[in-house]
Amino acid sequence: MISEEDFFEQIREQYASGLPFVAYRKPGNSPASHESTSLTKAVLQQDDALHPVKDFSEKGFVFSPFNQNEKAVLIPCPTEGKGTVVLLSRFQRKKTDTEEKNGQGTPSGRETENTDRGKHMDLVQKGIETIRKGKLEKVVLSRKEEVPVTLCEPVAIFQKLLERYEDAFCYIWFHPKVGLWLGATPETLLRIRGCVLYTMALAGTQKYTGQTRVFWGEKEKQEQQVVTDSIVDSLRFKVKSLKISGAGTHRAGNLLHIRTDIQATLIPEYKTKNIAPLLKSLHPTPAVCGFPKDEARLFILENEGYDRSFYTGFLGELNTDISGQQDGNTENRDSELYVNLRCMQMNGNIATLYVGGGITRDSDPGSEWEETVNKSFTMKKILD
Ligand SMILES: C=C(O[C@@H]1C=C(C(=O)O)C=C[C@H]1O)C(=O)O
Repeated sequence: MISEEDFFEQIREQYASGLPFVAYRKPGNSPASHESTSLTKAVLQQDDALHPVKDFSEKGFVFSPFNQNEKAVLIPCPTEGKGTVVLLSRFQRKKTDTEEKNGQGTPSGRETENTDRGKHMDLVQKGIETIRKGKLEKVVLSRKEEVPVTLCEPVAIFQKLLERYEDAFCYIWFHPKVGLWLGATPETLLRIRGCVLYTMALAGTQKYTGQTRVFWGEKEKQEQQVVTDSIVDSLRFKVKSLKISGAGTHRAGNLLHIRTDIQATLIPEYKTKNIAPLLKSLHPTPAVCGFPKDEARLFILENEGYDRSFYTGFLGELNTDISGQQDGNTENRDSELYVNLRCMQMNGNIATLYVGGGITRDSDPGSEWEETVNKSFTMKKILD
């Protein structure tokens, strides 16, 4: 364990040297995490090699795009013999202002373009019509937005994420051959510890206005139920028992979502086997793609009109608890992966933000646009 100052200094130096790294903190208040809120980790690669993931049997930190035909990238962990350095520290929140912590309020001085609004509403309208024709039940449609930034020091932006979003998985990821990404996601894709698998169905969105005891409409409940049903279905034949919680309200910064927790005991074959078949059946869930999955994915690729890249992909510890690597336990195949939401890619002084939402037959294009605007505040607030 090193001091907070040394931790941030070393990742700043790593970035300045143009070498790949990831730094992250798991969510504080999540059933997916067993760690204390403040443990911050970094994995620093010692050369600039690009390690594409071959079959998900690798150990390290994985960064995977939405489109599974594109390659995921690994920052290998030290046991893979690649000379990676792991740093651990504890992050102390400095601000006491509750609004800072809660992530309420709206960022100042940034107006979204009207042309983006029209384009997104047309896309949503097309989605609704396709659903009404019976071709789909749900499709998640998204857009990207470019924002000029004045604070261009990425590690300082990461520190602001840690400060503001205690209950999110906060990260900064860099590879000179891929780019620089940051995010604070509320969504766990999957966590495996031994034979126990945890995942969540997170969908339905409303603005947080100081209350977590809120009313959810039928549209949101139905849209979230599709996610729960599909996840449960994709785990069939891979697990021997399953516990599904009731649906509850989950707070993510300035937003609220409906969340169901799903815990399962894997059948032995899937405990020791490669995680790939589990990932293939879970990702992308209808929370970020739609239902039926193949039709929704096709609709997205044909109609969204831009490349999602790593947005709505996943990231996290693959086949390893990175902090436990020094114990020499090479058999450890535990994983903890998060869906890459509320994220942005930085290129010089331009941040590209990615936001989307689930569309069903009862969606209203204007409200769906508003939802993406609200979601964009998660990142815009830390750029202010
Ligand atoms: C697609 C996003 O979020 C997902 C879609 C949600 C919705 O449709 O209500 C809610 C949470 C996430 O599962 C995003 O944040 O960009």
